Amino acid sequence: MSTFRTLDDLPAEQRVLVRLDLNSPVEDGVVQDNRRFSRHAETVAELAEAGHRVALMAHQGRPGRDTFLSLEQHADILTEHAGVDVDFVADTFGDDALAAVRDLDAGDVLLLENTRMTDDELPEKEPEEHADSDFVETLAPEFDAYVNDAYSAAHRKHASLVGFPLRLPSYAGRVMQTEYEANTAIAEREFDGDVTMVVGGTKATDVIGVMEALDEKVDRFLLGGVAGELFLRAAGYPVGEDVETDLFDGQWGANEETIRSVLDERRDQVTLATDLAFEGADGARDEVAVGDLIEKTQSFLDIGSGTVAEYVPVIRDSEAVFVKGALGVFEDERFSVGTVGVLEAIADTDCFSVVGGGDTSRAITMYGMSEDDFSHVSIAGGAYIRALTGEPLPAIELLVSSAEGEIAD
Ligand SMILES: Nc1ncnc2c1ncn2[C@@H]1O[C@H](COP(=O)(O)OP(=O)(O)O)[C@@H](O)[C@H]1O
Ligand SMILES: O=C(OP(=O)(O)O)[C@H](O)COP(=O)(O)O
Repeated sequence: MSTFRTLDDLPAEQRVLVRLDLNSPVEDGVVQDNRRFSRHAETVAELAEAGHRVALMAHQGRPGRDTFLSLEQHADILTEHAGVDVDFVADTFGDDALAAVRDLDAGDVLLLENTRMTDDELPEKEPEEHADSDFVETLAPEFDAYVNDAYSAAHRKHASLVGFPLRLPSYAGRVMQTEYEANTAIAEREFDGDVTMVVGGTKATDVIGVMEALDEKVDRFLLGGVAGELFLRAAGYPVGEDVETDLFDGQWGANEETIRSVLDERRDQVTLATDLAFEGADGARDEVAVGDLIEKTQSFLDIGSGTVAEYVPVIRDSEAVFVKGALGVFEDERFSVGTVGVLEAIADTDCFSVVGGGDTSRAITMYGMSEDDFSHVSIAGGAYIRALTGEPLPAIELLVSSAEGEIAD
């Protein structure tokens, strides 16, 4: 396995520049607390308690969107989680930022303004070009080391992620380290027993990518969600109706041929739902066996309880289970049966387990499960998919190069 340096390798009393991913949901201008804060708080607290001088970089939203905000609120939320004061300066690398950085004492923590507020950050460029930007050239000399903890942004080639490793000795933070180890386990690790992958969610291309990339590592794919219905359609069942949604026909039109061939080539490895749930006339959950469906007239919002009963023993007999995507609209309790049933089955076993994929991990908190019952709950969306499908994560490649002494030290 490729390796990078971690906080265990960081010399004492450093001036450290740390990249976090605090990109969060925003409601009416208010940043919503979420796992990214509690996870990164551990890295921040460890660095502060070790007596380093800590400056943090992070981003929020994209320019032009409602979620594109200052990081002032993030500093307060992070302070609550880290148990150390996180000061904030509304500047990325100008005079105010430099003055605040130079003012840091041992154990102090400072959050710089949203990296995406400097024009140097966002263009997807090669690390060498980013390393020559004013942003990187101005900030780097103020520090002894760079720590990248932003695993969930590691697929982006932005200045704060790929520019600094060319200028400073670089280390992985605790979030980067644990996410990397867990999410690459399926590709890197030999499991003695069966490996099961639960795939669902709304994005057909993610599911196709995962099934194509991992069919030699995974013994059984259990399908659900929108993606599961598209595979059921390929198997000849009249499902995947867009009622007030745009999830099915568009994705079917764009991916029909691939879905059919992925299913044909892996028919023995793939388990499809045998029943599905929908909203009945009285508003209550109702279920139907897919074999009883005659025409495509209604939308389904969850796998059925018969399917859950088939999936649970497969999970129980597995050595490792990976989850990508929800099996139904779990945000509505009536349609949480599939996602919660599968997650509870995983929590009840001793198998190695990783749960990830955009929203899916939210179901764990929403339905009172404990994160401790899973080996790893990922806070990454796009980066998790790339790790599963073996696509490169440029920011991690640079941490490895830095550790191998190929670049700045
Ligand atoms: N049958 C379905 N119809 C509509 N939405 C669904 C269905 N099944 C799952 N979902 C939605 O998929 C979302 C979960 O997607 P997620 O796990 O983040 O994967 P993805 O990244 O593919 O969206 C949930 O918010 C859930 O409501
Ligand atoms: O939240 C993020 O990615 P994710 O939505 O794939 O989890 C990262 O912060 C990357 O953000 P971006 O997709 O605006 O570059």
